[in-house]
Amino acid sequence: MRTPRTLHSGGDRRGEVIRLEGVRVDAPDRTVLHPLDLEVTEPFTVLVGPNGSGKSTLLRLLDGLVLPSAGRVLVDGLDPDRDLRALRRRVGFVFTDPDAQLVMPTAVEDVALSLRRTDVRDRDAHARGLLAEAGLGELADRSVRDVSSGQRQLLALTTVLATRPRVVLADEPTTLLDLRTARRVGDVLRDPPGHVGQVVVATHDLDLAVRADRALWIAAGRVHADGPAPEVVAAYRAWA
Ligand SMILES: Nc1ncnc2c1ncn2[C@@H]1O[C@H](COP(=O)(O)OP(=O)(O)OP(=O)(O)O)[C@@H](O)[C@H]1O
Repeated sequence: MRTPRTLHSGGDRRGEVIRLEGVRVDAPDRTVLHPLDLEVTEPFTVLVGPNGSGKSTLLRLLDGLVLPSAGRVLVDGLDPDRDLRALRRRVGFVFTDPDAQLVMPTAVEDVALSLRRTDVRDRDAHARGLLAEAGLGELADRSVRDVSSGQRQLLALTTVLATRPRVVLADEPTTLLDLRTARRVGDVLRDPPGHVGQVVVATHDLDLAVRADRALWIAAGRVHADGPAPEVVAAYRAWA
């Protein structure tokens, strides 16, 4: 399994699709993802499947966190292997553990930090507005360590959306969330801000998965089923 070594800009090429061409991912001892050709154009796609099937690996390929051992990945026209810096400006990744991306002392500072590459002038005021929209206004000046895990997860999602990504990738974004908060996170992923063209989520939360346009059922490093989310999720539920 390779990890990215260099960062350089790939200019301003632009596409509207996620494409995998003959992509394979090898770990030292085995193949984690078998050769895969895939094109994703739907606004909301989910990856479902058993533990260890390769969902996170597939998701991480789309952000250059994992590079293919063979084949090519294109996200919004950019190849993570060559255009990583440009890709990272277009793609936001929500990690399972919100603490991986919440680094500032307070919630509002975390969101303001995400705004540093935007043309927003009053980052503090704008960050407070985004927090209020996310229903987190009261947390603005609190330490992120003092809020619940569900609020942290919503906050992490808010910080990612604040960077105005075209593509949002989320790995188990509803883990540890109560039903109500999970639904709120699902609402945002289902109906994100207008600048987001595509959302791809790896999840075991089938209530979330069924809300997607398309689902890929990943099993042992291969796409076992691919189609409209309600059908694929129903088949996966019946199998599981
Ligand atoms: N860097 C790595 N080196 C070796 N093996 C790895 C590496 N990353 C992932 N794997 C293995 O690849 C397989 C797929 O892992 P992956 O995390 O993609 O699965 P997943 O479907 O997301 O699982 P889960 O639902 O448990 O999160 C697992 O068996 C995992 O142990």
